[in-house]
Amino acid sequence: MHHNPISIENLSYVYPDGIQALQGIDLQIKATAKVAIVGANGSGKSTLLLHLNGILMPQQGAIVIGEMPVLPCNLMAIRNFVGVVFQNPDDQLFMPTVWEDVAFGPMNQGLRGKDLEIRVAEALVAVGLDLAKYRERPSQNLSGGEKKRVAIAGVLAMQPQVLVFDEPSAQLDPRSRRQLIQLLQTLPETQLIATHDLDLVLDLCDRTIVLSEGKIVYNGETREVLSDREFLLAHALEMPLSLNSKSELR
Ligand SMILES: Nc1ncnc2c1ncn2[C@@H]1O[C@H](COP(=O)(O)OP(=O)(O)OP(=O)(O)O)[C@@H](O)[C@H]1O
Repeated sequence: MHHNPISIENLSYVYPDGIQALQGIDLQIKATAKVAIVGANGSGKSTLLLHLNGILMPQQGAIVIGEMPVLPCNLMAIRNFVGVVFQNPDDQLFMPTVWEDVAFGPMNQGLRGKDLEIRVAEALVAVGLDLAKYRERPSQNLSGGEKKRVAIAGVLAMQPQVLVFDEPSAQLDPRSRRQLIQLLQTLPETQLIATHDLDLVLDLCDRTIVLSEGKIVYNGETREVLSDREFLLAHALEMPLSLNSKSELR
Protein backbone atom coordinates (compact mmCIF):
# COMPACT_ATOMS: atom_id res chain seq x y z
CA MET A 1 0.00 0.00 0.00
CA HIS A 2 1.18 3.51 -0.78
CA HIS A 3 1.52 5.85 2.19
CA ASN A 4 1.31 9.60 2.09
CA PRO A 5 4.35 11.12 3.81
CA ILE A 6 2.05 13.01 6.19
CA SER A 7 -1.34 11.86 7.35
CA ILE A 8 -3.31 13.65 10.07
CA GLU A 9 -6.63 12.51 11.42
CA ASN A 10 -8.90 14.48 13.70
CA LEU A 11 -6.04 16.26 15.46
CA SER A 12 -6.96 18.64 18.26
CA TYR A 13 -4.67 20.46 20.66
CA VAL A 14 -5.35 22.55 23.76
CA TYR A 15 -2.47 24.45 25.41
CA PRO A 16 -2.10 24.06 29.18
CA ASP A 17 -3.71 27.48 29.72
CA GLY A 18 -6.89 26.22 28.02
CA ILE A 19 -6.45 27.80 24.56
CA GLN A 20 -7.73 25.46 21.87
CA ALA A 21 -5.10 25.93 19.16
CA LEU A 22 -6.18 23.10 16.81
CA GLN A 23 -9.56 21.47 16.36
CA GLY A 24 -10.45 18.42 14.27
CA ILE A 25 -7.62 18.74 11.73
CA ASP A 26 -7.74 16.18 8.88
CA LEU A 27 -4.91 16.44 6.39
CA GLN A 28 -3.16 14.25 3.85
CA ILE A 29 0.03 15.47 2.17
CA LYS A 30 1.11 13.63 -0.98
CA ALA A 31 4.74 12.90 -1.80
CA THR A 32 6.58 15.73 -3.63
CA ALA A 33 3.70 18.20 -3.07
CA LYS A 34 4.49 21.78 -2.10
CA VAL A 35 1.72 22.86 0.25
CA ALA A 36 1.18 26.23 1.91
CA ILE A 37 -0.35 26.66 5.35
CA VAL A 38 -1.75 30.15 5.71
CA GLY A 39 -3.90 31.89 8.30
CA ALA A 40 -4.00 35.00 10.44
CA ASN A 41 -1.89 35.40 13.60
CA GLY A 42 -2.93 32.83 16.16
CA SER A 43 -4.79 30.59 13.68
CA GLY A 44 -2.68 27.57 14.67
CA LYS A 45 0.03 27.29 12.00
CA SER A 46 2.98 26.97 14.37
CA THR A 47 1.08 24.58 16.63
CA LEU A 48 0.40 22.36 13.61
CA LEU A 49 4.04 22.44 12.48
CA LEU A 50 5.25 21.56 15.98
CA HIS A 51 3.25 18.32 15.71
CA LEU A 52 4.97 17.21 12.51
CA ASN A 53 8.21 16.17 14.14
CA GLY A 54 6.88 15.42 17.58
CA ILE A 55 7.86 18.61 19.41
CA LEU A 56 4.19 18.52 20.42
CA MET A 57 2.47 15.15 20.80
CA PRO A 58 -1.12 14.66 19.66
CA GLN A 59 -3.53 14.98 22.59
CA GLN A 60 -6.42 13.84 20.48
CA GLY A 61 -6.41 12.27 17.02
CA ALA A 62 -3.43 10.75 15.20
CA ILE A 63 -0.51 11.74 13.01
CA VAL A 64 1.34 9.26 10.84
CA ILE A 65 4.65 10.33 9.30
CA GLY A 66 5.77 7.94 6.57
CA GLU A 67 4.47 4.78 8.14
CA MET A 68 5.26 5.85 11.69
CA PRO A 69 2.68 7.11 14.17
CA VAL A 70 3.93 10.16 16.07
CA LEU A 71 4.73 8.50 19.38
CA PRO A 72 7.73 8.90 21.70
CA CYS A 73 9.23 5.57 20.53
CA ASN A 74 9.35 6.80 16.91
CA LEU A 75 10.72 10.28 17.53
CA MET A 76 14.26 9.66 16.28
CA ALA A 77 13.06 8.13 13.03
CA ILE A 78 10.42 10.85 12.58
CA ARG A 79 13.02 13.61 13.01
CA ASN A 80 15.11 11.99 10.31
CA PHE A 81 12.05 11.89 8.05
CA VAL A 82 10.79 15.46 8.62
CA GLY A 83 13.27 18.33 8.63
CA VAL A 84 12.07 21.61 10.11
CA VAL A 85 13.54 24.96 9.06
CA PHE A 86 12.65 27.42 11.81
CA GLN A 87 11.82 31.05 11.21
CA ASN A 88 14.96 32.43 12.81
CA PRO A 89 18.20 30.82 11.52
CA ASP A 90 19.93 31.86 14.76
CA ASP A 91 17.84 29.18 16.51
CA GLN A 92 19.36 26.60 14.19
CA LEU A 93 22.97 27.73 13.70
CA PHE A 94 25.19 27.42 16.75
CA MET A 95 28.49 25.89 15.63
CA PRO A 96 31.73 27.87 15.04
CA THR A 97 31.70 27.45 11.23
CA VAL A 98 29.28 26.90 8.36
CA TRP A 99 30.77 23.46 7.69
CA GLU A 100 30.24 22.33 11.28
CA ASP A 101 26.70 23.67 11.32
CA VAL A 102 25.77 21.70 8.21
CA ALA A 103 27.66 18.61 9.43
CA PHE A 104 25.93 18.61 12.83
CA GLY A 105 22.78 16.71 11.79
CA PRO A 106 24.45 14.02 9.64
CA MET A 107 27.11 13.50 12.36
CA ASN A 108 24.28 12.80 14.79
CA GLN A 109 23.05 10.25 12.28
CA GLY A 110 26.47 8.59 12.56
CA LEU A 111 28.09 9.81 9.36
CA ARG A 112 31.87 10.35 9.42
CA GLY A 113 34.88 10.91 7.17
CA LYS A 114 34.46 11.00 3.42
CA ASP A 115 30.72 10.26 3.53
CA LEU A 116 30.22 13.24 5.84
CA GLU A 117 32.34 15.51 3.61
CA ILE A 118 30.27 14.52 0.59
CA ARG A 119 26.97 15.00 2.42
CA VAL A 120 27.91 18.51 3.59
CA ALA A 121 29.25 19.50 0.18
CA GLU A 122 26.08 18.30 -1.57
CA ALA A 123 23.84 20.19 0.86
CA LEU A 124 25.77 23.44 0.37
CA VAL A 125 25.64 23.01 -3.41
CA ALA A 126 21.89 22.40 -3.22
CA VAL A 127 21.36 25.77 -1.51
CA GLY A 128 23.74 27.55 -3.88
CA LEU A 129 26.62 28.23 -1.48
CA ASP A 130 30.21 27.73 -2.62
CA LEU A 131 31.87 25.18 -0.33
CA ALA A 132 35.39 26.63 -0.50
CA LYS A 133 34.15 30.16 0.12
CA TYR A 134 31.83 29.38 3.01
CA ARG A 135 33.08 26.31 4.85
CA GLU A 136 35.28 28.08 7.42
CA ARG A 137 33.13 31.19 7.83
CA PRO A 138 31.37 31.67 11.16
CA SER A 139 27.62 31.30 10.55
CA GLN A 140 26.97 34.19 12.95
CA ASN A 141 28.66 36.66 10.57
CA LEU A 142 26.59 35.79 7.50
CA SER A 143 23.79 37.90 6.04
CA GLY A 144 20.17 36.94 6.76
CA GLY A 145 19.77 35.30 3.35
CA GLU A 146 23.04 33.37 3.69
CA LYS A 147 22.10 32.20 7.19
CA LYS A 148 18.77 30.98 5.90
CA ARG A 149 20.57 28.97 3.20
CA VAL A 150 22.96 27.43 5.73
CA ALA A 151 20.01 26.51 7.97
CA ILE A 152 18.29 24.84 5.01
CA ALA A 153 21.54 23.06 4.07
CA GLY A 154 21.79 21.73 7.62
CA VAL A 155 18.34 20.23 7.28
CA LEU A 156 18.94 18.90 3.74
CA ALA A 157 22.15 17.22 4.92
CA MET A 158 20.02 14.87 7.01
CA GLN A 159 18.22 13.80 3.82
CA PRO A 160 14.67 14.13 5.12
CA GLN A 161 11.74 13.17 2.88
CA VAL A 162 9.68 16.16 4.03
CA LEU A 163 10.79 19.76 4.55
CA VAL A 164 8.77 21.98 6.84
CA PHE A 165 9.31 25.74 6.75
CA ASP A 166 8.04 28.25 9.32
CA GLU A 167 7.91 31.71 7.69
CA PRO A 168 10.80 31.10 5.28
CA SER A 169 10.76 34.59 3.76
CA ALA A 170 10.46 36.59 6.99
CA GLN A 171 13.41 38.94 7.52
CA LEU A 172 14.72 38.50 3.97
CA ASP A 173 15.29 41.45 1.64
CA PRO A 174 13.51 41.32 -1.73
CA ARG A 175 16.46 39.81 -3.59
CA SER A 176 17.16 37.13 -0.96
CA ARG A 177 13.45 36.38 -0.87
CA ARG A 178 13.36 35.89 -4.65
CA GLN A 179 16.42 33.62 -4.45
CA LEU A 180 14.81 31.61 -1.65
CA ILE A 181 11.67 31.05 -3.74
CA GLN A 182 13.84 29.85 -6.64
CA LEU A 183 15.74 27.55 -4.31
CA LEU A 184 12.57 26.00 -2.88
CA GLN A 185 11.26 25.51 -6.43
CA THR A 186 14.32 23.40 -7.24
CA LEU A 187 14.23 21.20 -4.14
CA PRO A 188 12.45 17.92 -4.94
CA GLU A 189 11.41 17.08 -1.37
CA THR A 190 7.80 17.28 -0.18
CA GLN A 191 7.40 20.77 1.30
CA LEU A 192 5.04 22.25 3.85
CA ILE A 193 5.33 26.00 4.17
CA ALA A 194 3.65 28.10 6.87
CA THR A 195 3.72 31.73 5.86
CA HIS A 196 2.05 35.14 5.72
CA ASP A 197 3.75 35.78 2.35
CA LEU A 198 0.89 35.00 -0.01
CA ASP A 199 2.87 36.09 -3.06
CA LEU A 200 5.43 33.42 -2.20
CA VAL A 201 2.59 30.92 -1.89
CA LEU A 202 1.33 31.90 -5.33
CA ASP A 203 4.78 31.39 -6.86
CA LEU A 204 5.58 28.14 -5.11
CA CYS A 205 2.61 26.11 -3.91
CA ASP A 206 -0.07 24.39 -5.98
CA ARG A 207 -2.05 23.62 -2.90
CA THR A 208 -3.01 25.81 0.03
CA ILE A 209 -4.51 25.06 3.40
CA VAL A 210 -6.19 27.95 5.21
CA LEU A 211 -6.39 27.74 9.00
CA SER A 212 -8.80 29.89 10.96
CA GLU A 213 -9.20 29.62 14.72
CA GLY A 214 -7.57 26.20 14.74
CA LYS A 215 -9.68 24.69 11.96
CA ILE A 216 -9.03 24.00 8.29
CA VAL A 217 -11.43 26.23 6.38
CA TYR A 218 -9.93 25.60 2.92
CA ASN A 219 -7.83 22.82 1.43
CA GLY A 220 -7.40 23.05 -2.31
CA GLU A 221 -6.00 24.97 -5.23
CA THR A 222 -3.83 27.96 -4.37
CA ARG A 223 -4.97 30.17 -7.22
CA GLU A 224 -8.62 29.59 -6.48
CA VAL A 225 -8.44 30.59 -2.83
CA LEU A 226 -5.99 33.46 -3.25
CA SER A 227 -8.22 35.12 -5.81
CA ASP A 228 -11.29 34.94 -3.55
CA ARG A 229 -11.16 38.33 -1.84
CA GLU A 230 -14.30 37.82 0.25
CA PHE A 231 -13.16 34.48 1.60
CA LEU A 232 -9.70 35.81 2.43
CA LEU A 233 -11.17 38.83 4.21
CA ALA A 234 -13.52 36.60 6.20
CA HIS A 235 -10.42 34.84 7.55
CA ALA A 236 -8.38 38.01 8.16
CA LEU A 237 -6.19 37.52 5.08
CA GLU A 238 -5.41 39.87 2.21
CA MET A 239 -5.22 39.07 -1.47
CA PRO A 240 -1.61 38.81 -2.71
CA LEU A 241 -0.37 41.99 -4.38
CA SER A 242 0.20 40.38 -7.75
CA LEU A 243 -3.39 39.14 -8.02
CA ASN A 244 -4.76 42.38 -6.59
CA SER A 245 -3.11 44.60 -9.20
CA LYS A 246 -4.21 42.28 -12.02
CA SER A 247 -7.81 42.34 -10.90
CA GLU A 248 -7.75 46.15 -10.71
CA LEU A 249 -6.31 46.40 -14.20
CA ARG A 250 -9.20 44.48 -15.65
N1 LIG B 1 2.93 28.06 24.32
C1 LIG B 1 1.66 28.47 24.26
N2 LIG B 1 0.89 28.49 25.36
C2 LIG B 1 -0.40 28.89 25.31
N3 LIG B 1 -1.03 29.27 24.19
C3 LIG B 1 -0.31 29.26 23.05
C4 LIG B 1 1.06 28.87 23.03
N4 LIG B 1 1.51 28.99 21.75
C5 LIG B 1 0.46 29.42 21.04
N5 LIG B 1 -0.63 29.59 21.80
C6 LIG B 1 -1.98 30.04 21.36
O1 LIG B 1 -2.47 29.07 20.44
C7 LIG B 1 -3.12 29.71 19.34
C8 LIG B 1 -2.44 29.30 18.03
O2 LIG B 1 -1.14 29.85 18.02
P1 LIG B 1 -0.06 29.54 16.88
O3 LIG B 1 1.24 30.09 17.35
O4 LIG B 1 -0.12 28.11 16.52
O5 LIG B 1 -0.65 30.43 15.67
P2 LIG B 1 0.07 30.88 14.32
O6 LIG B 1 -0.95 30.70 13.26
O7 LIG B 1 1.36 30.20 14.17
O8 LIG B 1 0.28 32.43 14.59
P3 LIG B 1 1.38 33.46 13.99
O9 LIG B 1 0.97 33.76 12.58
O10 LIG B 1 1.20 34.65 14.87
O11 LIG B 1 2.72 32.82 14.12
C9 LIG B 1 -3.08 31.20 19.64
O12 LIG B 1 -4.29 31.55 20.24
C10 LIG B 1 -1.93 31.35 20.62
O13 LIG B 1 -2.14 32.43 21.47
